[in-house]
Amino acid sequence: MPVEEFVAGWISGALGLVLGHPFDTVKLLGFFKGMSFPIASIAVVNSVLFGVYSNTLLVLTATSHQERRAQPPSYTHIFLAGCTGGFLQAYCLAPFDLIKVRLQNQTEPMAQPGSPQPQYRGPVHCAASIFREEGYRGLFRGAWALMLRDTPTMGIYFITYEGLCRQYTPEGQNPSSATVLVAGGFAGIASWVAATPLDVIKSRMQMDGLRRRVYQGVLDCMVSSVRQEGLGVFFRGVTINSARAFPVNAVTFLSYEYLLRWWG
Ligand SMILES: CN(C)C(=N)NCCC[C@H](N)C(=O)O
Repeated sequence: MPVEEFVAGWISGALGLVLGHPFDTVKLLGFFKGMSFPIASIAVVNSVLFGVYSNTLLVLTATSHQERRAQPPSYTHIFLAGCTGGFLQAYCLAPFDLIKVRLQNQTEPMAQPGSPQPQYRGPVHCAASIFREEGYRGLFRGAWALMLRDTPTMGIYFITYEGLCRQYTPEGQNPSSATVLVAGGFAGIASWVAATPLDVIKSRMQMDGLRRRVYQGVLDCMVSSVRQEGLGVFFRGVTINSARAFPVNAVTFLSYEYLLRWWG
């Protein structure tokens, strides 16, 4: 199994993350200011996404990434490979994402003299507390919603990227840097627009059970959220997600493409 796509995915995920960090810091109200935890999670998850995507295409089409410009895979294969990458990335992402959401929703400041102790003192303490109080399965709370969010979404992500690259690149040639930046940026936006409804539900499922269980499952969470807040609930955060998605994914795809080109 070729591993360079995993390595390129790791590096490009980390670079995208550095660019998206100001947006994340705004979104997360300062609870998540350090870089080490996001790097550990997003870079690893991106490595799984791109590595599995490329290796699935290799299995489906018997072409390596070097051969794919001359023999482009069909959109069906791209979609299936993207969905496979999305499914497996969601599994790896689940515990990291749960910790992020729990820290993000903590109302007490992390460490201020004189203020009450927050429930979680940081990512490691949060993981240990969830494991102690909710067991191993507790670390995967909301994982189904995450898989439902990421499986089709990552198919859309790679289809958008490839579709735009092909549109603006002469046949058989590599896309230019400008094309990669624009196609990567729009792939990020398309994926986040598609992901936002289930992203909202996933976050609710991850918070559920902290004090008491409210939802019976993903469907119940969807139905009661719409009943209480209307359909608009599915679009919460879509603007900030999209604004962040363009630069993050433009840089992610640009670095991914160039790393693979340099490595031959
Ligand atoms: C859930 N969605 C929409 C995605 N994971 N989309 C792919 C983009 C990943 C990138 N690291 C980012 O954070 O935008």
